[in-house]
Amino acid sequence: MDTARTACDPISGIPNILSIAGSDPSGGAGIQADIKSISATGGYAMAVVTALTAQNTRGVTAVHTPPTDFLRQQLDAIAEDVRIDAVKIGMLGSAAVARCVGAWLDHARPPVVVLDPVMVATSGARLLDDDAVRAVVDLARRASLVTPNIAELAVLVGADPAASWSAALEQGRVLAVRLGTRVLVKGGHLPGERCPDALIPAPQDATGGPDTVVLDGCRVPTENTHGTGCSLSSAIATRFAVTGDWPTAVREAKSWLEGALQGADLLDVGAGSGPVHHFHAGPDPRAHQRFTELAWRDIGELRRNLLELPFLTALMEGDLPATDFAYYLQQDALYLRDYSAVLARAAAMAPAEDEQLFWLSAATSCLQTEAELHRTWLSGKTGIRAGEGDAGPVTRAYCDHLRAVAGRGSYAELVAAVLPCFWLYAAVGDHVQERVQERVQERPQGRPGGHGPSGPHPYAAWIATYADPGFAEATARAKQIADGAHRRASPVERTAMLAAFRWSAAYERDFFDAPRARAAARRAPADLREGAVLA
Ligand SMILES: Nc1ncnc2c1ncn2[C@@H]1O[C@H](COP(=O)(O)OP(=O)(O)O)[C@@H](O)[C@H]1O
Ligand SMILES: Cc1ncc(COP(=O)(O)O)c(N)n1
Repeated sequence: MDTARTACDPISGIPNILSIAGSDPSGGAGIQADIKSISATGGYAMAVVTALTAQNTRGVTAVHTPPTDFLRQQLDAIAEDVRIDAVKIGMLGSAAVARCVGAWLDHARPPVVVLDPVMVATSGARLLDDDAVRAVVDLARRASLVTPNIAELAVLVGADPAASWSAALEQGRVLAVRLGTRVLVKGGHLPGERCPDALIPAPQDATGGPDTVVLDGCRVPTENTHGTGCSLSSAIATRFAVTGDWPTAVREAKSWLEGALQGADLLDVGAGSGPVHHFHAGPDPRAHQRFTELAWRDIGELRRNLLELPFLTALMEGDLPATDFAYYLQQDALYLRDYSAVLARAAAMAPAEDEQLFWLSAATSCLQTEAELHRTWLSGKTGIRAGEGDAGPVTRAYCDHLRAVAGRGSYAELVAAVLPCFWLYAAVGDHVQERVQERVQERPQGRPGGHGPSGPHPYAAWIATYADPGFAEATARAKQIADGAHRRASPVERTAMLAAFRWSAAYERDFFDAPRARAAARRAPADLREGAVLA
């Protein structure tokens, strides 16, 4: 089953996640935990019950397993009607149940399967027959990701439980090879201050593919860890259906679970090992707001500063020094090359084909614009002369920021980071066009020492490039994509989106101010001068 990026419903952006697991009537583990986790991390939860346990926070007193025919009927009822974006499998109980679920997977072929090979409850009760391990291994071969705890990992590789993190990693590698699929090794049951997990790639991915990704975490000091494995695997299935990337999905799910563990002691459920607080983040009011509205409001003052920059005023008046204009264009050409690479990364991370195509086409346009800048404005023919030069401090910082988000951020965060270059540039274009028009009407005779409608505006040709309808269209689409990504994002990711947008917006403003800052630095003592750029 696989890795292929999942196609979430492009309208709602909410993936349909099916949990196939046992019932825990105390609500901390099993399907009850799964439904809460899926809902809290942005999915629509469905559940098919494999077994009913009589259970509370202190232990399991009985298990009732309905006939497998009925299990199959539940599974078929869902598959015949609902698009399933990912499946999470938990308690199976018996070999017959494991085989029934395996046969259904072969028939229904859901795109993603996360298997938590539940064997023993946190309370110590057995939740899988001894003779069922073989059937669970067969099922695990059909999974996209298997998430055993330390004890389950040992059973699956036929060894003693690992006593150290390095021994656990080794067993995880053995299991990944044996099953031919990815394995998440979980450090929850090892002693120590840290609580790391590690995503071990499937053997076929490992050749030239990603290496093991270790996700470190703090151990939350709580006894209330009932259902952590169930909650984590459901959250990973959901976040993968949304993001299409395993390391991102595990990172997001783990960070959400850490919050749920931190909030666990706020609940008062039972006398044993209690549940985690699935809804610790509370309902996120931003889920109902458009990212573009939030973000535009957030940078209100910055936008005003930007439009009042001396660079833009001088550009509109026509008295911008040619050297400043040349520096701006030359930095723009350098920026566009990096920006194009970052847009190509957004294309690679995009969850759906139309978004992939959009970013690819934007990346191509950037390279074409860069080539055009060199062919025209920077060719020397226009009287604007610029040498090859290095990226200045603002260009460098802006590109570093974008590359950092592209390297370690989620798709949503990256979309937010690249948006200001579309949107603020378009806003600057509208502003400049509008003001130049106004000036033409105010001063039909022109003014002494300046340009007028009768005299040529030295930057008229450049200002005309702002009116490109294709760019306005692309800006509208980039905003729409950002709103969609925000709708699907977790609360943590929404905060990261806004931060990434804010940084890019600030760099965008500084970019228009860089020629002035550079000219001022050139007048200052030599050691403050930026490395010589212009010819
Ligand atoms: N006290 C804790 N603090 C932080 N994370 C924890 C804690 N206990 C477990 N986890 C995390 O919870 C997840 C489930 O791990 P684990 O307890 O090992 O599995 P299971 O619940 O299947 O026994 C893992 O991501 C693990 O790192
Ligand atoms: C029905 C059911 N399924 C799974 C578990 C495992 O729970 P844990 O995540 O605490 O190991 C459980 N106790 N009950």
